[in-house]
Amino acid sequence: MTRDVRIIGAPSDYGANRRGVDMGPSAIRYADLAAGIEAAGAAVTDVGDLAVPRAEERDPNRETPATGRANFLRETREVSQSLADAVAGALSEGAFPLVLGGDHSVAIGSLAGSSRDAEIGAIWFDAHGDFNTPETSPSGNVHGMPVAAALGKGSFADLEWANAPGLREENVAYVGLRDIDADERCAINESDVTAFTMSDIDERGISDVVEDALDVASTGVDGIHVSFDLDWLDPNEAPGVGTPVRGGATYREAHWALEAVAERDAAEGVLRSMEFVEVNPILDRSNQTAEIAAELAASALGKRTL
Ligand SMILES: NC(=[NH2+])NCCC[C@H](N)C(=O)O
Ligand SMILES: [Mn+2]
Ligand SMILES: [Mn+2]
Repeated sequence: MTRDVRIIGAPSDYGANRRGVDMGPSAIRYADLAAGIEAAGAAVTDVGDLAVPRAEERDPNRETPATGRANFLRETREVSQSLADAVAGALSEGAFPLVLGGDHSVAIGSLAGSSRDAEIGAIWFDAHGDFNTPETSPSGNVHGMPVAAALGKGSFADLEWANAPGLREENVAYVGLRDIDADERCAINESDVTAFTMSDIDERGISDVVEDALDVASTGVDGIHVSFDLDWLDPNEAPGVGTPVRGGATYREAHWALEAVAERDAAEGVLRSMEFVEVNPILDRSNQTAEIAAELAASALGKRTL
């Protein structure tokens, strides 16, 4: 059966403090995303970009949670709710949601939508844990919080719109972490998520680590969400991101990882939704980071060399 991929742009930069990531969806489309997906044997419909609210005033502390700090929370809620509806809507119509960010706060909406009527797991390709809460975040930037938001950690427990109803900690697997804040580290270690760092990849190789992550994410669920932050890659290969961290995955490791996702999906039909986030064309060189995102999306959806 041909997969019907629905591209949903979520051009929000409210979760990051680097403007420009709102242009990510255009840059990834411009990098021949649709043609790559068709080459993978899928059909493509592009529904364009979601409307993103205008910030009424640049006062980042409005609508603060009861404790702690989360910048632009009202705007983030609006984007998250409309993205969750778009993702759930695609799934209910038999389409595969492919979300283009935007900063990583858009994952709050993707996860809520993907798990609205299903149990899901999540694989998180990222340099960062994105496990801060408004209470632990050193920056207040919500793109450092989407996993905690989805799991209802800290004061996110009171924000129903931010929670992913069908996602359990046991089915969250990180791949390639290398930059974690102090309180975030404690929270990850105390939780039931599974975290593979860059050191795990160095030691065991990308292939074993991704197979383990796929096992964790797919055990006992209806499907998995792949969340891909382009800063997982080394900044030499993917410079167009707001929070680059040295020592990331190589281009080949990234393709290998997403080809492994495609293979598992071909065997077990596990892939349910996916997103590529944090592409910032202003910080990029000749759209290189957006091109990698487009290529990786095609790999995950089954594009093969031979
Ligand atoms: N999706 C991202 N790029 N997240 C970066 C998060 C950086 C830092 N840990 C913070 O919470 O502010
Ligand atoms: Mn990151
Ligand atoms: Mn991230």
